[in-house]
Amino acid sequence: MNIVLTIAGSDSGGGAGIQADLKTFQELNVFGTTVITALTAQNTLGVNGIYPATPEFVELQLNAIFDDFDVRALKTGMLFSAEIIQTVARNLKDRNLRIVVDPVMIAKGGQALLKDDAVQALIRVLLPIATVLTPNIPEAETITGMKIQTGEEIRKAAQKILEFGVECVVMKGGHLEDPMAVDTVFFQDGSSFQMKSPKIDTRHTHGTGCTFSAAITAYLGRGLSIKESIIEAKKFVQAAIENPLNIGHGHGPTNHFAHRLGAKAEVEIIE
Ligand SMILES: Nc1ncnc2c1ncn2[C@@H]1O[C@H](COP(=O)(O)OP(=O)(O)OP(=O)(O)O)[C@@H](O)[C@H]1O
Ligand SMILES: Cc1ncc(COP(=O)(O)O)c(N)n1
Repeated sequence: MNIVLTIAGSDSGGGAGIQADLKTFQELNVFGTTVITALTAQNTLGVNGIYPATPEFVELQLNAIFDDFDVRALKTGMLFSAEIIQTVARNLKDRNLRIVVDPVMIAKGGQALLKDDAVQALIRVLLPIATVLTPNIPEAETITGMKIQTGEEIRKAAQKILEFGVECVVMKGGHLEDPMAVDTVFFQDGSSFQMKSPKIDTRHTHGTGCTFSAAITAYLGRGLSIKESIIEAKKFVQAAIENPLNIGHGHGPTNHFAHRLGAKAEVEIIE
């Protein structure tokens, strides 16, 4: 059995964070383990409170996992503070792992899930060990300090992110004014490709980023290449968005079962 790990925050509402990651892992036939960085009191309407773990307890959880399991791939989600980021990075270094970093900063309802002073730590210690980074446009703007609106600006920002040391960056285009959800993927060797799918007009997008990065992790854990993992993950999240569950009164969760029930999402790949 392929074992994967998510290092992220708990979402009591079940649609994002650790809960979305475990559901995705289960659907994609990998064994999921967890390191919880923070509890959130959260539902589809918003985040009512955050209770972070101490960096020491984050380390204790990491040790519990690595002392016993042969983890192949992992993802990070909500990391909350510079201290937790440093603890995580220190414990991941020099291990033979494929690391997906979802640079979670702000919840859909607008609440901060990462402290402002933690961005520099993310850039300095986590990006150099990341296999895949999955920023949306606002996150990419915060990481690079650049304004991103056009395709050329996406390419320039991605170049700057690659210079921080990540192997591959997926610039998620959900925030751009475009009838399609277009993500552009850039690699260290200069190659790139685009993934295009219809943008679904729905408010049920809670946890899309978590689900996408968890699916990349699951496929990497199963031994697929980085490129294959990203493409298959895009299909998984598209199917999950296209078949919404009517849960909650705000930004509802995506449908992790859609894949199991045979939903097929068409994603156009442009080399
Ligand atoms: N409404 C949508 N329809 C189809 N795909 C979407 C939609 N919203 C997001 N996606 C896709 O879901 C994946 C995860 O994106 P994610 O939601 O993290 O990014 P985003 O939309 O740019 O930002 P945000 O996290 O604020 O929604 C990406 O592949 C993105 O293109
Ligand atoms: C614990 C936790 N982690 C991450 C998110 C981001 O969710 P989204 O994927 O919708 O941006 C969240 N709302 N809560």
